[in-house]
Formats: sequence, structure tokens, C-alpha cells
Amino acid sequence: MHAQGLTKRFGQVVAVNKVNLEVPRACVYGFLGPNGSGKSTTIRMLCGLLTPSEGDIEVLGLHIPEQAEELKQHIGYMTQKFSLFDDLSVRQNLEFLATVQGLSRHDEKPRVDDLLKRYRLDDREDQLAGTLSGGQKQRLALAGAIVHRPELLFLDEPTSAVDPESRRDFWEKLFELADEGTTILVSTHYMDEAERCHRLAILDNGNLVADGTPAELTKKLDGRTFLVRAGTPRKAKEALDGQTDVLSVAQIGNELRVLMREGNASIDALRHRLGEAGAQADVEGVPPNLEDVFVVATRKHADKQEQPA
Ligand SMILES: Nc1ncnc2c1ncn2[C@@H]1O[C@H](COP(=O)(O)OP(=O)(O)OP(=O)(O)O)[C@@H](O)[C@H]1O
Repeated sequence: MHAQGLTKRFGQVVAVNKVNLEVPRACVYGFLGPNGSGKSTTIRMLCGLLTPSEGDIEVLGLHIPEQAEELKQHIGYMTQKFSLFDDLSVRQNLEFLATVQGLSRHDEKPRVDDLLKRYRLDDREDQLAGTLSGGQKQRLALAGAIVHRPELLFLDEPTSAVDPESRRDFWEKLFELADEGTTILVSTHYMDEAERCHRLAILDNGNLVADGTPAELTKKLDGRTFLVRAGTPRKAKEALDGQTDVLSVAQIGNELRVLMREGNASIDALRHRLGEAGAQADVEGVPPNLEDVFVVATRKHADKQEQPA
């Protein structure tokens, strides 16, 4: 999948701004970004549901939006709302989707049987979908999205409404599908999910601010991360908040995770600064994570925009 200069404007709002993307086959590709950063709009353009204002898209060798109808047969789409028919049973939901997707009568039954088994729904195939738990609904929605064996699967915040165990289970299913050759695009707010993706794009305000594998992104990070243990964490936080070389300070229990700009950030300098503010603390350098990458990437972009022309 390639996209060049992908742009979408809604009136005055530039929802997606000149985004270039390359997504290899059988890859789990994540879109990470705050609310309103353009993740859903990008995904919807890539699957031909929305016409771009500008830019070129090629998906599975098809030109989008011109060949969007052809692409539809090869893609599966699942959103956080799960889009199930609450008054149909589990089996009827899958049978209905199989019919809509054009499976022959001959293929339909074995495919639905297989999906019910694979997604652990065979013991409740007659239960109404509306009465399933969140995790079960999610499994049914995923089974429904792949009933026609799509080569490409688009998932828009698919795990927002489920517990951590169901999320883990769901991700296992995604890797199973990727191993079978399915390319998966998934948008998420969760850093732990972003860490699992083979590759990742970080969007901010419609702009692509970073992309690569999670390891590449953390390796390239232009900043340093420290863990601060202070007797009075609130006081230590106040001493650091708002300083120009401090990118973020997050309190986690009694500790602070401090992200500083590259340059002269050092353990000694930080300890000294905290001491001067009356907040004696232990300071330790720690490896960066994706959340740090996210903060630096989005902050850099905001800084660039604030610079006078
Ligand atoms: N149909 C539309 N009409 C007008 N504005 C829209 C439309 N769809 C999206 N937008 C705007 O485009 C911007 C990007 O929205 P989008 O839904 O793509 O973001 P997102 O990153 O998916 O957000 P979230 O994480 O909240 O789902 C937002 O400012 C949104 O209000």
C-alpha cells in the first residue's frame, strides 16, 4: 500500500495533511495519535470510503478512489462500535455477512463453522449478539470482518471497549491473521498496543510526525528519559514543569518520569536543579519508550508551528 501527499479537508479543517505512507504486505501497521489527529480519516481514505482532497493512493495494485469498488471485495473493516445485529444470533450475524460478501452457499457453512470455532463462539452460536459480553462481541465483529478472507483488514480503535485480557487475546488473533498473509491497519490510543505493531505512524493534527518500527522510533528519539524518586514528588514536579528543556513530567505513583531535550540533560544536572528547588531526589536514566517518542514527535511539530514565518 502506498499513499503520496494524502490530504483531506473538511471546509476550513485540514484533517489529513500531505501524508506519505508505505505499508508492506502481511504487516500489522499502527496509527497512533491524539483524538482528532486524523487516524480515522486516513484509514477511511485508504479503504476507499472517503475521497481524498489531494494525493495518490495505491492499495493491492488498485488506484483509489477510482477502483474503490474493486478494492471492497478484498478488505475487511471493523470499528470500535462493532456493527453487529443485536437481534440476530451469533451464527446468523456471520451467515448474513457471508451472504453480503458474496460467499457461495457451498462455502458459507464450513467458513462460518470454522470462524465460530476459531473465535471461541461455537458454544454460544444461538445466543443473540446483543446479549454477548464486550470481549465476545469483539471476537464476533472480527470474525465478521474477515468472513470473506480479506487481504487487508482495517481496524479503527477496535479494543476501546474491552478489558485488558480481551485486548491481549484480540492481538493474538491479529498476529495469526498477519502470519497467514493479511495486512492489518489499526488505529489505537494505547501505547502498549502501538508497541506490538510491526510498524507505526504517529499522527498529530493531520500531519505524519514519525514512522518506523517501534524499535527504530525509540532508537532515534531526540531526548533523554529519567526516573525521579523524591520524598515530595509534587514539589519536584512543580520545579520541573514549564522549563524549556523539559518536554514532559508524568507522575506514576511516587515516581516521576521526566523527558528532557537532548543537549546537556544529565543525571547530575537534574539532581542539582531539584536540590536547588528544595526537592532532594534520586535520579536514574532509563531507556525511552514509545510514549516518550510520542511526546517528542508531537512537541517538535508544535514547536515548529509556533516559530514565526
Ligand atoms: N465528516 C467530517 N466532517 C467534518 N469534519 C470532520 C469529518 N470527519 C472528521 N472530521 C474532522 O477531522 C479531524 C480528524 O478527525 P479523525 O476522526 O480522523 O481523527 P481521529 O484521529 O480518528 O480521532 P479519534 O481518535 O477521536 O477517533 C477532526 O478535527 C474531525 O472533527
